[in-house]
Parts: sequence; structure tokens; C-alpha cells
Amino acid sequence: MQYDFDEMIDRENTNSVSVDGWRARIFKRHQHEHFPFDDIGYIRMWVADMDFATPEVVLDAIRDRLNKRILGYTQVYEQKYYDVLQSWFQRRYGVTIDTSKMVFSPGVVPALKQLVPLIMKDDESILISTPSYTPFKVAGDYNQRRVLYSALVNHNGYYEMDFADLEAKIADPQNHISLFILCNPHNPTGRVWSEEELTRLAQICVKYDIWIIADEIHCDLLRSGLQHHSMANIMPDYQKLILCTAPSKTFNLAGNLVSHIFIRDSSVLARWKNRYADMHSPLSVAAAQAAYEKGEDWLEALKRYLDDNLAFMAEFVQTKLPLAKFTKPEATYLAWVDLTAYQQRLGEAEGWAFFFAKNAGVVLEDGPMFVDNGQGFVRLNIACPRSVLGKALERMAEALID
Ligand SMILES: Cc1ncc(COP(=O)(O)O)c(C/N=C2\CONC2=O)c1O
Repeated sequence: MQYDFDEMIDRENTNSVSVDGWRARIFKRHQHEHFPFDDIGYIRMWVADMDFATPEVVLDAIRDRLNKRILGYTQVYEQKYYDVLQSWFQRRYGVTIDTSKMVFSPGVVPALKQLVPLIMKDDESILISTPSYTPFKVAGDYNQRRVLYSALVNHNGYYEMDFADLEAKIADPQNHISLFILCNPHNPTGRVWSEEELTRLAQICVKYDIWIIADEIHCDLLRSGLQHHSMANIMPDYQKLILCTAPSKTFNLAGNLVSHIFIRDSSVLARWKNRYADMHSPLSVAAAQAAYEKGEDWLEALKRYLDDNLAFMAEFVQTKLPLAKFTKPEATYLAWVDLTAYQQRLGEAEGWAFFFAKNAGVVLEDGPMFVDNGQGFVRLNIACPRSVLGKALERMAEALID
């Protein structure tokens, strides 16, 4: 089947965070200022949802559910939902999910905030790899837990965990680290961790008896030919493993607010169920099931389109932004680009995000927005029609080079 990822879809007047939320979220104290591109228009490459239509099979499932005309209180009773989920993860990743250990959350980010107090004492700390998706740090801040960082090592665009540093920090009794939040695949560097890397990390966590929350939300969005290794298979019997996944990144369903959290420890699972609501939108349940049941063909076509967008971007950077360093990510639709060599262009601008919004009309996120270890970088969401990507890159090059 053919899918049109080149289609331009108007997201104005849809209460879209991507369209209407960037001034307040990125440029807080500048949000009421006039920006030079206000009359021309911005190209949005910041928050991680896609400018592609949600798969038609998902939209059809929502329409079908609407046609049942009563949208009452909803929980997931039908075994078909669980069967579809089990089939997806078994077929694609060799993971046998235990749906008796599964709870729903409106998002992985709220789940992180809700899990921390269930598994950590007040004086214990969280360890994250940096650069990091900021909500990993927020999950600690929100719960008044210290958050410590272990910097990923950048080997010319290929990031690796520093296991000596990880172990030293976890082993240090002063740190009281009891939780490591793993991003697998990694946002923003795009790494797909190997079995060896994940096994080494698992050995350290087991050795010091700490919790791991494995956030695998990007697991379906790998470059063609690469394989996701789930922590569920690396640590098949570890009770202190919690796995987070969702259809939201994969099928452009971030607004659907359905995520699946797998909690092996029965006491934590019971406390989650006692504390947190388990009602859902009937439309969201229908959408999530249809995505995993009928969305695979669309996903494989999406992956090919994203592969080609990244190849296009790599070619552009090599020829028109020669001082930039860009390595195609192994996963996600997020391009992590080192612009350090253009630093002198920044002048008075307050970082690259401000510079490109003002001088290129491109809304992106920059390194300091990823907790630490990201200075000089920008992150571009390239899940958009190729014509839009090309226009954004042209504007950025013009702002940098002119
Ligand atoms: C690693 C990771 N976990 C969780 C989420 C969000 O999960 P949710 O709460 O939506 O279920 C994201 C989305 N990443 C985003 C969203 O916008 N910018 C990003 O980098 C993510 O990258």
C-alpha cells in the first residue's frame, strides 16, 4: 500500500503544542515579543510528534468506535487488546509481555513521576545518562529526589555509556542511587544500545541491587535493518525492572494518551493500582489497539521515509554546513547535530534555539535543553515532509553562513 508522507497537513487551530506551545515552552520570557518570522511563518522541528497523518487504519478504528455512539466509562476488558499487544512485541522483538503486570498511563512521562515515590526512599537518588530527555530529570525534581548524571561519551558522533563512571557513581554510598532511568533507544543521541552494552548495564544494576526503569518508547522507530534489544529480555527475571512503552511515538498518537507500563514487582504493582486511575478514553483504546493490530505496513513505510529524510539531511549538512557534525541516528526521528564550530555566529543570541527562531524561523531545541553534556548541539525533529526539511535546512544554512 502507498502512503503519502509528502502531504502537507495544516495543524493550525488544533490546539497543537507543536504549533502553539513553543513560545511559552522554549522562550518563556520572550514569549510576548515580536519575532522576525511572525509574519512569514515558522518551520517547527522541536517537540517530538510527527507532521504525518496518523495511519488511516487508526483513524478508521476511532470512527468505528464513534459509530457505537456511547462513550461511557471505559477500561480494557477485551482480551483482543492484550493479544494484539503480545503479538506485536513477540513478533518484532521476541519479548513475551506479561499483561498481568501491565498498567496504563496517559503517558510515559507521568508514569515516571508516579513510579519514583513507589520505588525510592526520600533520601535516595536517581542516575540518568546525559544528554537526556529532560522529563527524566523532572521525574526526580518533581519528587524531591536528587538526580545524578553519567555523561555519555561522544566518539565522533557515536555515543557510548561510560560504564566505569556509571559503576563508580552507583557504588558510591554517598550517592544513595537506587534507580537508573534507561532510555532505550536513546533520545537525543539516537543510539540503539547493543545487547552487550545493555547486559553490562544490567550486571551493574544487579550487582548494586538498584531499580531500572527502561523507557523503550522509541523501540519501533529504528533505521531499517537495525534490531531493538528490549531490557525485558536482557533481564528476564529481574524484579526491579519496570518497562515503559507506548504507540504514541510510533504511530503519531502522542495526543492519544495511552502508554503501557510493565511492573514486575507485585507490591509496587499493587500500590500503583491502588493509587492511580485506570479509566481511559474509549477512542484512545480503539486507536491503540488498531495501531498495533493493523499499523505495521504503515510503520515500515514510515521507517523508509525517515531513512530517506536522514540521508537527505546528511547530504545537505556535508555539502552546505561543512563545519557541522552530524551522524545519522540509529533510532528515533530526531537529528542531534554538533554546531560548535559555528559558535562564533551566535553572537549575543541566547543559544541556538533562540538564534534559529529569530534568524531562520526554524523552531528547534538546543543542547542545554537536554539536561547536560549537550553544549553546542541542536536537535531537529525530521518527521516532516522532505520539502519542509529541505526548506528548514536552507534557512538554517543561510542564517549560519550569510
Ligand atoms: C524517551 C522518551 N520517553 C517518553 C516520551 C514521552 O512519552 P509520553 O509521556 O508522551 O507517553 C518521549 C517523548 N519525547 C519528546 C516529546 O517532545 N520532545 C521529546 O523529545 C521520549 O522521547
